[in-house]
Amino acid sequence: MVLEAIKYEHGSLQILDQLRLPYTTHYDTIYSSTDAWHAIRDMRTRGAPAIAIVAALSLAVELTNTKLSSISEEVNIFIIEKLEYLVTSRPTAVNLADAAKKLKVVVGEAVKREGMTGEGVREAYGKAAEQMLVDDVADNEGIGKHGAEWIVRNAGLGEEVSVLTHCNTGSLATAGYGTALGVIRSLHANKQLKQAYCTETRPYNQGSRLTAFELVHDEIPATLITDSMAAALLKLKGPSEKIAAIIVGADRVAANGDTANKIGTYSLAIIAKHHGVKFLVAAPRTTIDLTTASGDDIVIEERPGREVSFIRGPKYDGVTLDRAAVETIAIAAEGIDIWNPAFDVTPAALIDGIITEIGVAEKGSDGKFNFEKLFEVEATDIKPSTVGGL
Ligand SMILES: CSC[C@H]1O[C@H](OP(=O)(O)O)[C@H](O)[C@@H]1O
Repeated sequence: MVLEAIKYEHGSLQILDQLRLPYTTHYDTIYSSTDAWHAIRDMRTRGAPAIAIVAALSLAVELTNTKLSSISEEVNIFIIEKLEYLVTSRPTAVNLADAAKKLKVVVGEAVKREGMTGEGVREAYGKAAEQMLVDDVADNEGIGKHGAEWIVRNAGLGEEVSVLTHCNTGSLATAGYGTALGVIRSLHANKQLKQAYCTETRPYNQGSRLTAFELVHDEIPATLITDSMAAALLKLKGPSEKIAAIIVGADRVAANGDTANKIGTYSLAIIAKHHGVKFLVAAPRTTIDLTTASGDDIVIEERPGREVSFIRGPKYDGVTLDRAAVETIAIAAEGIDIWNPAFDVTPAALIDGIITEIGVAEKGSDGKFNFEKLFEVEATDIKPSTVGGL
């Protein structure tokens, strides 16, 4: 079975409800942008690239099932308003805002064409939204290729390495294959992976519920650790396990390389630096936001405290799981105040490379990332896997 977080056909969109994974596979049908907004906010679908794609496709479905004006400008205005609404579902990940901006340009250009009708604008939007699904998988395969090559070449640990990853950045966070988890898939496919370590990623447990699910599904050698074990893992098992890198995804990479990602990423970057292990961010260029100067300018989403103080799962009697009996239990003292930022920001100084679909961006001799060149070329133009000095 191929892991599909997003199932789309013209006029029909289904998302894999990730709050029920790994114990239950259930697809929610998305009929409108409102359905998508709530699915994204609830985190039934999550992951920066997947959020953008589900949002875009939800509007394509809504437009197909809505009686639209024949006047192109009126459809254009309808689309713009819906995209601006969808962007409010989660503020930190830039992919959604980036997709909305690009889709607005597509429909804006369509409206200007001679004799364009409302239906023509809808078709132009739908075609562009559907292309995002295809492009994302191709991007992730490029990320996997370049990331695997870079790690083996730069880690100095020979042809077989281990890596640690955080949160979920696989097929469940994208249209398929994954970003950081895509690098792990490529290492495994190349027979260059000794062991993949994944953190549980409190409080939503994207690691223990989703990444572990993907790694087991793909039969990739993997070990789950709690977030608090990461430093001990590198200290006690780093050399013997040939842990070459910590690879994470990203929700927004600022123009200077500061990176917003799942809470706990910053701690891992500090641990990597202390132990001389490479720290890599894997993200398509759509996650790099040149309009945000630095991490100080990134809005960090704060989520309800109940996501820390309660946990859900199937009932376990000590022998078997009762998947039909999902229970919620409290795991914190009543009345305690809770701080629950969904992301943190890792300074560029702690990042050794940003793995994109066209190559690995590294800091130049000035110690700074320069991403401008990343956007001057297309994937086919770059042959070497390192575009250092960008
Ligand atoms: C493919 S990178 C996905 C990125 O999104 C995750 O956040 P969330 O699960 O809250 O959507 C996490 O930060 C991942 O790195």
